[in-house]
Amino acid sequence: MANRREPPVSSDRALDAEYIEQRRESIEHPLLRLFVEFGQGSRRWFAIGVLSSTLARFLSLIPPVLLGVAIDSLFENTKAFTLPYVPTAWLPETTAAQFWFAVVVMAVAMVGAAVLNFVRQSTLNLFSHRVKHEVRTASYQRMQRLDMEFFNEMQTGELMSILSNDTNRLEQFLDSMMGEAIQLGVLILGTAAILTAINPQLAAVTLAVIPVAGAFTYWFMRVAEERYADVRSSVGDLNSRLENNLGGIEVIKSSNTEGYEDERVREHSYNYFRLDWLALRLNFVYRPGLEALISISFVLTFVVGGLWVITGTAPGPLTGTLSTGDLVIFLLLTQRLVEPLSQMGTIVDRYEDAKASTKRILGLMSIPVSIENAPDATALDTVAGRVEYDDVSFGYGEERVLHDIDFTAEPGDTVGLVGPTGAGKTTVLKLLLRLYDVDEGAIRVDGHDVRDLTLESLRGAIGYVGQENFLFDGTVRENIRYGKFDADDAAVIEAAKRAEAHEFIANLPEGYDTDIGERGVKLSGGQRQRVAIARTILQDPAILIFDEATSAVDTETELLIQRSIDDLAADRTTFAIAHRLSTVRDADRVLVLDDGRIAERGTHEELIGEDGLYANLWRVQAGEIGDLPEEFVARASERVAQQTPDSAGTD
Ligand SMILES: Nc1ncnc2c1ncn2[C@@H]1O[C@H](COP(=O)(O)OP(=O)(O)OP(=O)(O)O)[C@@H](O)[C@H]1O
Repeated sequence: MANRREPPVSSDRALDAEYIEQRRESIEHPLLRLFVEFGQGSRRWFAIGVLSSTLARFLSLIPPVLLGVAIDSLFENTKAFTLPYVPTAWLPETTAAQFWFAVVVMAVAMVGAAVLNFVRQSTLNLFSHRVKHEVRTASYQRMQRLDMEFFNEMQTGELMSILSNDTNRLEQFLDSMMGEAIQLGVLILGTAAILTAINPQLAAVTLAVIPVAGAFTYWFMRVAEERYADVRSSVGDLNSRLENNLGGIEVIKSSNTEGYEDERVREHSYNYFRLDWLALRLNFVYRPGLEALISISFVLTFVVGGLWVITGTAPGPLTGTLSTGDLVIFLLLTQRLVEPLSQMGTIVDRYEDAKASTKRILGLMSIPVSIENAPDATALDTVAGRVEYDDVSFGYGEERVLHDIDFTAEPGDTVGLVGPTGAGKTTVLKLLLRLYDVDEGAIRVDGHDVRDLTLESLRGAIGYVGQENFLFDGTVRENIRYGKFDADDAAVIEAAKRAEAHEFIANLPEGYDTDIGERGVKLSGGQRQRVAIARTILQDPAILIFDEATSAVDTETELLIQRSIDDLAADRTTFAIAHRLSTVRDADRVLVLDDGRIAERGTHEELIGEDGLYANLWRVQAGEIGDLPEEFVARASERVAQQTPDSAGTD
């Protein structure tokens, strides 16, 4: 399943919401593709299910036919004992034998249908659950490998809705409704064949309604398809809203915005309700309409057939004779169409639902990945840690964020990246991790372009500690071991000690086995940070990135963390992004970024000597605000003004 990845497509096209929608809409024959791509391993279950479904329906048609035949040939004795499509030579000759033959065949047909229905249900359920499992794991696998650009664009709630609700909807269709659909098809064809064999003229009257029902259903499907697609999107929107709000519950409470959020959720929920109602309303017309059509067919058959039997002559243009038994078969079989045909609404409903869901799933899976292993990618074995930026330029969208970034870090060097907010520091290092690809220039690790390396070996060589590190729900031990699952307990404790985390972990109620809650909420910011550092220490990467790793903690914790960072950085290539310039004071080199360019470079002392941007930033932090040049203050307020719309925007 992992190989079901499309070839890389050059990302000239921005991965925005419109593009994602287009991918979804371009999916043709979604359910067929679902079968071909995900049903392969379970084909035999599907085949058994279809076969038993067909046979069960076929068997269920036998008792009404036998009843009609028995009325005419055994009870009324007006006709010979014959069955449609069965050679007379196969049937018994005496009345008693014919009677017992009818009894036994009826009983066998009924029991047989029950057994086959059991087989049908279990096999189709097995098939649908397997497909659901395959689809869910494959779509997750695929989604996880999509470019960061995609995750910037898509809301988590929307993705959750695809991975969870949409796959569940498939199952609903595949296990019950698909079986029903097959049975309905067999029922209509079987009934039509039997009725036509008994009396083709009356059959024409009874079955005249089928094409009308077909046209009606076609109309319903066309209109319903659009409406269901809208319903699915609105569920995604609602989920995204809820997901966002639950994630930001602290902000909502502290900003007193419960009322505002109530209103926003109400709006999304109302939109979902409205679209769902629109789709449902269609059902209110369709289902009773279909039932009315079948009732008309039943009444018409009863009127025409009844008059035919009572008067003994064919009404209107019809010719020939009709026996009571034949009329009973007609009425029983027509009556039997009512229930399954009224199910047609639900079948089409679920079918449209499943189609919309499959489009969303396959649409997600068809999004091209541009950041993946090149066909001839090489793996970095032993990493010295030489990192070279060769005239790198990059933009997230149209607009350039980095221009001509050019520097080299020798193995073991510590490089500090400083500069005003939004200058591009984090972006520089995201490119090293190949979360995005450069637009121009190249980044090389030990002389290899990062695009020629396997992603596993590149990212395995780099340890990243950010400002807010994500911890998984689980124990402290599991979180430290994350990514190096074979590390033994002694190694975990050693890493925690080096990260200055052992002491606080030992004081937790259950030590290393303490559950830290979702996202590590049961730990303080500084504790989370130290667990993340311990995790990086355990991974033992040759290259380290600290992205403002100490900015969210108090001074004492900062001291502890800084000590462990210094220890870790001693013999590795290290990049440290810092707002607090004292953190990078001892760096081998400091790069000062301004507006996506390297404005200054050198050691702390050299940069202070230059008396440029760095020296001014240093003065700000030293509290020497009065000594700042006017143009620096003017630039700073300009930059802050530029940042405001971004930072103030919610979503
Ligand atoms: N995912 C993204 N999509 C689009 N634009 C982005 C994205 N991430 C960052 N940017 C933009 O790129 C520019 C550089 O951002 P970056 O995070 O690299 O700056 P920074 O120097 O690390 O800032 P800070 O010190 O505030 O963390 C900013 O203008 C920012 O708005």
